[in-house]
Amino acid sequence: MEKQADRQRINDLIARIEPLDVEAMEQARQRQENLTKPAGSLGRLEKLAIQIAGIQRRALPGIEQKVVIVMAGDHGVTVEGVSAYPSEVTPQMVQNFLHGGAAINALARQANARVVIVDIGVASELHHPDLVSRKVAPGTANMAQGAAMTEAQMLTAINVGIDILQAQQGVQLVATGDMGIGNTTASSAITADLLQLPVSQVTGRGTGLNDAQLDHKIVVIERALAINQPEPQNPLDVLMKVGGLEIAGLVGVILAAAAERIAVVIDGFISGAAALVAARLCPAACQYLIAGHTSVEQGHGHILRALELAPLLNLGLRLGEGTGAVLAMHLIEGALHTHNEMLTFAEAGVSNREEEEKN
Ligand SMILES: Cc1cc2ncn([C@H]3O[C@H](COP(=O)(O)O)[C@@H](O)[C@H]3O)c2cc1C
Ligand SMILES: O=C(O)c1cccnc1
Repeated sequence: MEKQADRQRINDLIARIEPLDVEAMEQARQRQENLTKPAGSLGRLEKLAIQIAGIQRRALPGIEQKVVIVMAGDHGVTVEGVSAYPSEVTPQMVQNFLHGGAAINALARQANARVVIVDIGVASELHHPDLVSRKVAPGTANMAQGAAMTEAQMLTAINVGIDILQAQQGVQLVATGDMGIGNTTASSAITADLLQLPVSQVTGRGTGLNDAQLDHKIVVIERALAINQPEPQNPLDVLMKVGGLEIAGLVGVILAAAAERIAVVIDGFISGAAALVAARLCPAACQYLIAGHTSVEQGHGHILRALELAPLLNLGLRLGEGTGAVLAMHLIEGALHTHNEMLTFAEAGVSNREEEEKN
């Protein structure tokens, strides 16, 4: 019964996701043409301003508050030896986030973004006043032996993501972040199945596997796909069988943000896998996405191409936590500052380009 209610809530949310507002985008485009710069000279920044105008349904969009939502969960598949680090690192890094000592804390402080840490599926008990405790299960099951999640767990985890996004009042830009040892394995499995690509093409070294360990990781993922047979046409089946609790949570965050007309800047491979699932559930949700960066993980490039998203940064990052997304927030804000604050040719008394002869 609860399962049906969870499924219904996701369906209702998806039904609310609308395409971007073309009128606001046209007004923003015209404004860009009249600002004191050669036409088109702000490149991607112009496109970002126009996209966010369409998201916010206004010619002069704004970002007052930003948040990075870091979903943390453990992965049963780590017993197969698919990560260079032990699973204990997941709760240890959650504590580190809560003490403000991780890369995401430093970058979020610089970007003036709030950090929200969610325990959606860490295997051990965690308590902290600032931790959002929404544990769906103490980690996933080992996908190399059967489904990572039950259908109920997967649906609940998506709904947790929806709850967390909807609890963020007054936010106009959301970054997605992840923490979960083993989650590049889940992300590769999702990507291989949904994009129907060989596992070897979408699998990388994660936290730093050597050649032999990478080969083993590929074999484990191939076994997980062979045992579970996730249906490529059914994104929720794929998510349930070879996904992760934090990935499901991020699917909920992305869908809920699109429904609330909030721009989402996605991070690396794990966020990308969540975006791919969300886009397969609701293609219109893609219009609300901005790709913060391109990860070293080779599967990420395949996702970005499939979603037709051009990454803002290429810094050789392979960390997750939302780091690349929060770094990209500076550029997104730059796009809105120029769009909103520059004067037009008429306002500044600057001569515009000569009109071309009409023939
Ligand atoms: C200290 C530390 C901090 C991290 N912060 C993010 N990740 C990243 O690495 C993990 C994914 O890689 P794999 O699939 O190889 O385990 C995830 O936890 C991800 O968030 C970290 C990993 C470590 C070790
Ligand atoms: O792309 C990412 O987000 C990533 C890559 C490697 C390890 N953790 C995260």
